[in-house]
Amino acid sequence: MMELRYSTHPEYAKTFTTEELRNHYLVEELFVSGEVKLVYSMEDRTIIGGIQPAGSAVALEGYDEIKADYFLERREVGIFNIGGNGTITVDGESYEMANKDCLYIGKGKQELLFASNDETNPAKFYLFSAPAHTSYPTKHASFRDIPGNAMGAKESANERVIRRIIHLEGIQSCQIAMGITILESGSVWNSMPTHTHNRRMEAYLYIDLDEDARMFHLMGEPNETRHLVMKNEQAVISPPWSIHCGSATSNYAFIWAMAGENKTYTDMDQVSMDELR
Ligand SMILES: O=C[C@H](O)[C@@H](O)CC(=O)C(=O)O
Ligand SMILES: [Zn+2]
Repeated sequence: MMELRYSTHPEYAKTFTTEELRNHYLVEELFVSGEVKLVYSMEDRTIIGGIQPAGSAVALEGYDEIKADYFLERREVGIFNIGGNGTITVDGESYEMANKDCLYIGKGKQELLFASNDETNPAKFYLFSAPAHTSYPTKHASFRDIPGNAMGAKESANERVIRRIIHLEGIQSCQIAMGITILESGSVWNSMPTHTHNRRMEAYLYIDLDEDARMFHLMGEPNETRHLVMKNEQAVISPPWSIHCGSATSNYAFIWAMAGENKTYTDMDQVSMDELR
């Protein structure tokens, strides 16, 4: 079973109460022991999901909502493990997934099994899937092998390291661009100055926040901003017309994932500070 989220017009989004805003864009619960949680978004027909295997392996299958015999019949998927060590088996081939490791699986792979290596410290697999037109090879990226790029500065409380993993010059995909950004201790702001990219939707999953820490995620058109108060391991859907940035009560990391018209990371539309309302 998948939860369905429709697209929203920015004029309509202006009228939302806090609760309506949360119902449309916030994904509150993705990681439930032994379960596969999936949210189908009409924004670029992406699927956001969480899999937290318990005692036995959990399968990602074809679902009625996508009228597919198997999940990747017409799709591709990017996966990060945000929990303890785990294993993903793709048509019989196993990939060890340590914390923050990434796996890309292309269109056509049929049997997808997810397991935790230690039930007492379960793996938590975050997945982002988009329609695919051709099949690219399955690729694993170990977090420790991927060099990061420094961004931001201590003075602006946004010192952080970005790792682009599935992208034009990295792991090949049809539509998906995906990576992880980690904020240094004392830095709290992401993606500011902010941007939009009307060619692609984006989803953020915030991680590595303490139980009592909160993320103030900003969204909306640049001149009509709103905020969503988020907790650790929650995701937010950013429609193509929306900014997506924010500040938290401590440092954190987030997994960003995009799909749409193109994969050119740098063609975002920068928003000047004067435009923000
Ligand atoms: O379109 C690109 C995405 O919003 C993110 O990659 C931004 C980000 O990781 C950051 O500013 O730290
Ligand atoms: Zn973006």
